[in-house]
Amino acid sequence: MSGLVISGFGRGSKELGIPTANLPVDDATTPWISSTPSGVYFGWASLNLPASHPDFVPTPSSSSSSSSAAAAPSAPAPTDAPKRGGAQGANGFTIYPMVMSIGYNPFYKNTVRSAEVHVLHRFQADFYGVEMRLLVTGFIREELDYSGLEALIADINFDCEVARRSLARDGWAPRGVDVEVDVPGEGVKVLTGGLLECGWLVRPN
Ligand SMILES: Cc1cc2nc3c(=O)[nH]c(=O)nc-3n(C[C@H](O)[C@H](O)[C@H](O)COP(=O)(O)O)c2cc1C
Ligand SMILES: Nc1ncnc2c1ncn2[C@@H]1O[C@H](COP(=O)(O)OP(=O)(O)O)[C@@H](O)[C@H]1O
Repeated sequence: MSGLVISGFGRGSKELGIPTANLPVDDATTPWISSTPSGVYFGWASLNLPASHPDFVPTPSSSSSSSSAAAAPSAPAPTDAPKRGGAQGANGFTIYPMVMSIGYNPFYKNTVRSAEVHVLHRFQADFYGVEMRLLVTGFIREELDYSGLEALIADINFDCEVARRSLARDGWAPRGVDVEVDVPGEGVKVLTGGLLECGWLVRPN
């Protein structure tokens, strides 16, 4: 899935510590989405942040000519790489672990389907309008209704743990590009032995 990040319902999820970047749910560009079960998923997100964004990571000149970081040999992380979450990609894209919800958010009783991504990285600024690509690798659970906001937040935080633990496993970690994941109980790990083909996340436009 890919698209430009749009505004959501402005429920202040940022204040709750769980901002979610929304992508347009459009049957023309994502025909699979109408038949995809609603629920919580995890995977990888890549962002094409502008150079003016404080989290922008310059692509090292050694890999700027590569059409696929997943096919390129691992390069050492540049010294100005983010301390956690982000990973050097290519062609302007940086790869992050993510957890997302697809559906109607039963707690809020939405009438339109949304696709919302919580990127597992602490950003210093918003990134509305930025191109985001997703590689959705696994399903965590169905969407639930809750008796209170705190229970929803607790479950989302647990989803984040599930995502971090799962994405740190070789079968789900990107091949050929080092990525950082803050694994619960283990701290920030640089994953180097990934097996997952992720070239799509950094393919030039
Ligand atoms: C990992 C994750 C799991 C979620 N699970 C649920 C859920 O089970 N039920 C629900 O109603 N909303 C769920 N949501 C959606 C939140 O309610 C949503 O992010 C919130 O409504 C803020 O929306 P907004 O950013 O569009 O304002 C989930 C969101 C994320 C990122
Ligand atoms: N870690 C993050 N994951 C997702 N979005 C983030 C993150 N950090 C900052 N943002 C920004 O916050 C926005 C979402 O904030 P939110 O309060 O959920 O508002 P909205 O209702 O407009 O989606 C995203 O579009 C993005 O620009």
